[in-house]
Amino acid sequence: MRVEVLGCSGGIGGAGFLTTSLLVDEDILIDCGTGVGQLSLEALLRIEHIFLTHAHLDHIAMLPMLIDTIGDLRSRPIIVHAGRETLKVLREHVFNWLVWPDFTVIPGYVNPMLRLEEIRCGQTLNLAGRMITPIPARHAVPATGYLIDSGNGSLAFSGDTAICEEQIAALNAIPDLRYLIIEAAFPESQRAMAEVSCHLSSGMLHEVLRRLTVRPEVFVTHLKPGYAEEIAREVLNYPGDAELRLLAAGQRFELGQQA
Ligand SMILES: Nc1ncnc2c1ncn2[C@@H]1O[C@@H]2COP(=O)(O)O[C@H]2[C@H]1O
Repeated sequence: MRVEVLGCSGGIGGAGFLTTSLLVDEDILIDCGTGVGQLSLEALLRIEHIFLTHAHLDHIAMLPMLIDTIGDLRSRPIIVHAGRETLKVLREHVFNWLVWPDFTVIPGYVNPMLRLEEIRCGQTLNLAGRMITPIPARHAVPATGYLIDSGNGSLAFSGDTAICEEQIAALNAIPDLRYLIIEAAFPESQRAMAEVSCHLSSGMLHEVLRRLTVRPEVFVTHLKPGYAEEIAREVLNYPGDAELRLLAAGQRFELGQQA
């Protein structure tokens, strides 16, 4: 089982700044930000499942165009898995015939191009041995992170989150957690913005790490482009015993195969 980073920036600003998406093997996406636009048509055609952390645009931007591009070239629906509130936003504000056609009823109700399926925190979906579980997060809109587990190695993704007691508890309950991708959207100079928009500042990320009793390799994501250097300087200066690295598009994580 492999996880590849397609995009991990907190915004845009040139080729290196692609927004959030992780590709699991060849057929599963976690979030659908602008990083998905890098995939070839052939690669897009292999996508079967998309798990969303929340409905903010930087995490769903490519979803409408992905469905339109490949929907009629496939024989079965692409399945989007997300929390109830996120699916409601998609139905009411994206696939509403105004912003985009409602592909959940195209070409018809029986075998549409897009299916929306609710998934709840703690509920594991086992896709041929690839286990995907939403974990709690606290953001400006309803949101989750995800745990991705092969049975032989696991990766947790915080999603967009402020300090979230339930997420810290969930991470501490995964004793063999190998990798943690966690956000730090703002530097300390923008702590007030981090608080109002429910993100982590670099100092808040350090606080979360200090409270972890597990010891995964830590990769920092979702840096806002205008502050990327400031955030990087601060997060990498972590005084604790975890080793932090910045996440980069193109990076791959191997999680092994199901035992
Ligand atoms: N009051 C606000 N609440 C939430 N987000 C805000 C606010 N003001 C500005 N923003 C920005 O809007 C962005 C929406 O996406 P993000 O959550 O990644 O980051 C958010 C902030 O950068």
